[in-house]
Amino acid sequence: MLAYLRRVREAWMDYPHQPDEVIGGRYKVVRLLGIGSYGLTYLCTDRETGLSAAVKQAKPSKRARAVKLLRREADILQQLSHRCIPRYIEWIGPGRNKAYLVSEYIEGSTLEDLIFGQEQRFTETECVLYTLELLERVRYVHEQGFVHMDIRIPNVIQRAGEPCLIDFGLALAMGEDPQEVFPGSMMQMRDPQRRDAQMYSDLYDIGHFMLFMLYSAYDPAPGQEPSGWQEELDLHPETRRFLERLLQLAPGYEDSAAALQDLRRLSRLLQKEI
Ligand SMILES: Nc1ncnc2c1ncn2[C@@H]1O[C@H](COP(=O)(O)OP(=O)(O)OP(=O)(O)O)[C@@H](O)[C@H]1O
Repeated sequence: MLAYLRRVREAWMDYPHQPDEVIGGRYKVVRLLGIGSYGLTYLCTDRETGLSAAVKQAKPSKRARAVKLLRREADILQQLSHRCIPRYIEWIGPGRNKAYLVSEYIEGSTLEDLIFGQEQRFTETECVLYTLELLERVRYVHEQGFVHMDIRIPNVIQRAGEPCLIDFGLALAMGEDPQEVFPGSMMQMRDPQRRDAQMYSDLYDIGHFMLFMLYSAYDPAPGQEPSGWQEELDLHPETRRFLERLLQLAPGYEDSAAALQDLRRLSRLLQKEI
């Protein structure tokens, strides 16, 4: 009974802003984009500039903890400046249960939409070239001293053919202890290979990101039993080796610069063989 009442109360507290409501006297809500564990994100129109903005609200039912996590995300975004990472615009609040992070809205489709919604197929070479661009963004983040910690197909938006990296909600300063920053429940689901705020965590995630792209073109023969990616995907030996290193099935890369260098070499090799 108590659990039920708590859920009803949370749903009431977290009732989203409706279209046409104005946040912070400036951002007019167009629609709700999504509800995460600690925030609600809206597509808004900036009434001063007429441009679109992504406005993330700390979930009111999660109180100070949600505000603290959103503030961290804002602080990290503020230190990044890259045309394929949402530009920090401003912080609003906190008022009573109200805090918002305003950032650039990246117009496009997530890789998840492209693969599962629009059924786009990627060849091995396309996957390698795309990952190369993504890894360049990730290298930039690492150079600024941060680890993204959540590189997944819903967090990469394709804008004008280029991958943009969004959602820095789990990002950490390199070497920071995630257990000290995030509630245990947020960390439980993570593989041991991606729990540390070190470059190899992001590289491991990029390995999985590539597998999603590569499997988009995979058609199993009728009745074929599932086996691992190494048997199922017909890859150039150098691509396979690269993936094994990202996924820590072979000695990993020292850092993202080394992985990037190897991926550049691989992309030249594959393009030559086309
Ligand atoms: N800057 C942005 N530009 C475009 N779309 C965005 C931007 N930020 C978030 N979104 C979209 O808003 C939705 C919600 O994103 P958000 O990252 O806030 O939460 P989530 O991913 O649903 O949850 P969690 O953060 O708990 O993983 C997603 O569909 C995401 O693609």
